[in-house]
Amino acid sequence: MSPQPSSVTALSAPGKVLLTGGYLVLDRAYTGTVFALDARIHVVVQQLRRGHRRGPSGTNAEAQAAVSEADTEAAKPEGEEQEAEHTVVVRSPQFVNAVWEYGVQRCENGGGVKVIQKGNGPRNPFVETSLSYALTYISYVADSKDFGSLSVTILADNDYYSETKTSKGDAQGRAGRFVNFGVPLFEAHKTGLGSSAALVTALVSSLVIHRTMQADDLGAGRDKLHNLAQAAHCAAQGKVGSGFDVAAAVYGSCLYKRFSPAILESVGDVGTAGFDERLFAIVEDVDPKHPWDTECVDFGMQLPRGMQMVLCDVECGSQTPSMVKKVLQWRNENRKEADVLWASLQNNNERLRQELKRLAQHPDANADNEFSEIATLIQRTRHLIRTMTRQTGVPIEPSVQTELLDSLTEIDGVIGGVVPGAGGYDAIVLLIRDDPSVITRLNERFANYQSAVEDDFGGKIGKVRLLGVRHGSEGVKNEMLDQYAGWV
Ligand SMILES: Nc1ncnc2c1ncn2[C@@H]1O[C@H](COP(=O)(O)OP(=O)(O)O)[C@@H](O)[C@H]1O
Ligand SMILES: C[C@@](O)(CCOP(=O)(O)OP(=O)(O)O)CC(=O)O
Repeated sequence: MSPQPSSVTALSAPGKVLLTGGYLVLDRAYTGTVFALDARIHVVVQQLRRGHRRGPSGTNAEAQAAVSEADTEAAKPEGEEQEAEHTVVVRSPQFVNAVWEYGVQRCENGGGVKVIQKGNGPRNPFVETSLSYALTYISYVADSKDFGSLSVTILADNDYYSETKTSKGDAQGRAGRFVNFGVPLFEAHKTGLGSSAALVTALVSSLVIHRTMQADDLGAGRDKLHNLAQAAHCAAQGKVGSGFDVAAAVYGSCLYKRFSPAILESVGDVGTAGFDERLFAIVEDVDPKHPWDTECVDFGMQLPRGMQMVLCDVECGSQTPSMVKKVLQWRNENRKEADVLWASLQNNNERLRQELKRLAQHPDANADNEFSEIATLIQRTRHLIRTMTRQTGVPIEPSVQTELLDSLTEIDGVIGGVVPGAGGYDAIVLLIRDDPSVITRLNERFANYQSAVEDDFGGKIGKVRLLGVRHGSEGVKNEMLDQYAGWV
């Protein structure tokens, strides 16, 4: 079945939560357990009438007009097409003024395809890099510079950003799962679900599927899309993270072992000679010196029956890169101590994962529905994380979060929880009994929750609230177009 006509391609990718393995997963000797969420970022790519526009930048209204004239692949004679400038207009219509318009430039000496932003508006490195990387790969494999002009729409599920006044009620009265946040993107507070990894994955995947594959090829093409998304995400971030967020966006929930950083070190910048060949070798995994070695085990894994995962926003936010730098510096300077701690964490995290897997595979093994072994293992992981916090001097589980997690763990039906990923003052994750009464009790606790401790790092948490997001398990997937009515 082909879910949509080929002139329009729509895909979505999920956000993530790294339940265990923060910092450890940066090193291939260790692993991370990552769960995909049901909060997804959607990308809709529409082919514009070929040769529609030429010359300098147009307005959003023009872009909209162009979208409504979308497609008709054979609309212009070839001669005219040659002269036309190809443009890509990217819109994120849930946010104010979120339109990025690019000219498409083919670089000399195999430098690839570069998109150049028009106008002086704020840049969006994740969008820009994804476009350049995807178009470079597409033009290399299709041996063509004939993209036509494209209109791209990004739509994100609500839970990626904290509520705004406008998002509570959709001012424009558009129905459906997406809301209008009513603020510029840079003013929206992220909740830390991995919007950039989901965005990059959905964007490069939709472009590649749109131009070089059929929607049905998604399964077979997944590894290539993973390699391309990792390369684009790293380039846009300006650093090599472990890539667990991109892996979850592509494959869904899994036990993740990172790729060797050397794989992406030699790609260079778009525009430099030979970039297209180097990127092709990375995406297609044909560089004998640097084969891809990412491991995503048990991908698509589910939670045990009777268990659910919830996230609680604490209206704050941490600076992951500086925390990573400090933890790694401490590890380098205290290798012996760090190795002992890392090994204990890895061991306990692995036991936790195995127990989750055992219960998922043998639902009858948890007849009393208590999940007591899981509760004990979570407490042990937290104990070790607090040791890491003390030893590194980095607020991975700072005391305001300890207080919150302890208070919530007392509630009947809460199995346990952690500050996921890098930790800090981001949303926390809880494993709970899958029962609406547990949600009611949590909401009652939040209604008058007030932190009473002085934080060991001077941090604060704001109003605590339950996010609507739940475990999702599935990676990048094709989408039907009808859900975008009123937005695209
Ligand atoms: N809905 C969106 N539309 C366009 N760009 C987005 C959207 N959501 C996120 N982004 C891009 O991703 C960036 C946030 O990425 P990052 O700081 O890595 O946060 P996260 O932890 O959510 O991935 C934004 O600055 C923006 O460039
Ligand atoms: C420290 C880490 O191992 C985990 C960070 O996990 P988060 O989920 O906190 O990440 P951000 O979305 O970037 O905030 C770094 C990594 O693995 O890249």
